[in-house]
Amino acid sequence: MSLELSHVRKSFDSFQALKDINLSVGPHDFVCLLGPSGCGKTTLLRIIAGLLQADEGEILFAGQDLSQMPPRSRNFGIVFQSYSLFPNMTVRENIGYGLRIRREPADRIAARVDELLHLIRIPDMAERFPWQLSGGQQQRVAIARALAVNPRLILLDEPLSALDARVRNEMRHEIREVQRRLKIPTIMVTHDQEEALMLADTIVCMNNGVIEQVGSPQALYHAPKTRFVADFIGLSNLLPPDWVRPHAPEVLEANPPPADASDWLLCVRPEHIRLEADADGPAIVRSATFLGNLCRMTLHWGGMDLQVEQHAASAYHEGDRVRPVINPAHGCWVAA
Ligand SMILES: Nc1ncnc2c1ncn2[C@@H]1O[C@H](COP(=O)(O)OP(=O)(O)OP(=O)(O)O)[C@@H](O)[C@H]1O
Repeated sequence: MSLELSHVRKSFDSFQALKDINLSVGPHDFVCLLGPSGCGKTTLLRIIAGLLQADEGEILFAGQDLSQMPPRSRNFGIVFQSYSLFPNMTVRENIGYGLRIRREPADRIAARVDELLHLIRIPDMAERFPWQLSGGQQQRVAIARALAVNPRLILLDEPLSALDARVRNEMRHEIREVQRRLKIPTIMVTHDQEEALMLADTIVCMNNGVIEQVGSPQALYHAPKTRFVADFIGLSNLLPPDWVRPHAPEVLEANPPPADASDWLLCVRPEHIRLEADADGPAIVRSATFLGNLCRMTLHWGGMDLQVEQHAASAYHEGDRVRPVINPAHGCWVAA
């Protein structure tokens, strides 16, 4: 079952939070809505959930128009940033809640809850209350509660942002594994690019109420189409053609800019610049940061500061003169 959004718009008074959103989510897709704070991610998720009404546009799920369908009839599972568990109910009661209000028989509810407790790896905690659980465990319960009713679509609004880095990382793997196993289409809001790169089949990169680019994590990293995407996902060096021409002519030759060069910048990732030791080299290492296996250096070259990453073993030090070589195979042009 797939979700199709066309020409969705939403304003709050005179502020346009979503400008013209077109998006399709395939039947097994894990989609991340990624973008900075205020770009409209949560607004879009709430419209899909039915918690907020779009001003214009069409939303179809499995070919059916959702505009007049109340949230409960949509049968979507929703997990918010704050765990929002019912504090006076045990884990078992929380997970079974949706099934109880649908008047499922008690033995079916018990069996389904047990199954989900195993799926989310907290089989022994059924009789605890939310306050007796860690943040990560509470969020597992919230996910199980959303899954209990066999949702047709899962909507996750920054579900991991309240957790510490270690638990967050562990839960990313688990969410991905559960989604792969259940094959339920999933849309997750995040402002964390690492999370989106790790989890998503498709990243929807948003900025100021518009979708800048939709694509696989690899496509967004290796072939960003706009300056915003190149900047927001990973580190990038954005080089004007007038700078590239004298400093790296071979790159221009291999990869000429599209028609009107003045509107474009060459995006070069830090790992695609190699440094050679050269006392007469045109660049100087301004700073070097040790990152374990990698060393990240800031290079001053031709009046610009560039980010370069190399294996720590072949790194240089602050003050070293070097000759940088941009790999001509890897640059891509982005709209300035
Ligand atoms: N009910 C509302 N009334 C007025 N403005 C709103 C309302 N809800 C959201 N906005 C505005 O719409 C814009 C988009 O908000 P939204 O919550 O969708 O952003 P977001 O991308 O999810 O950001 P964050 O990552 O901070 O949650 C923001 O500028 C916000 O201030």
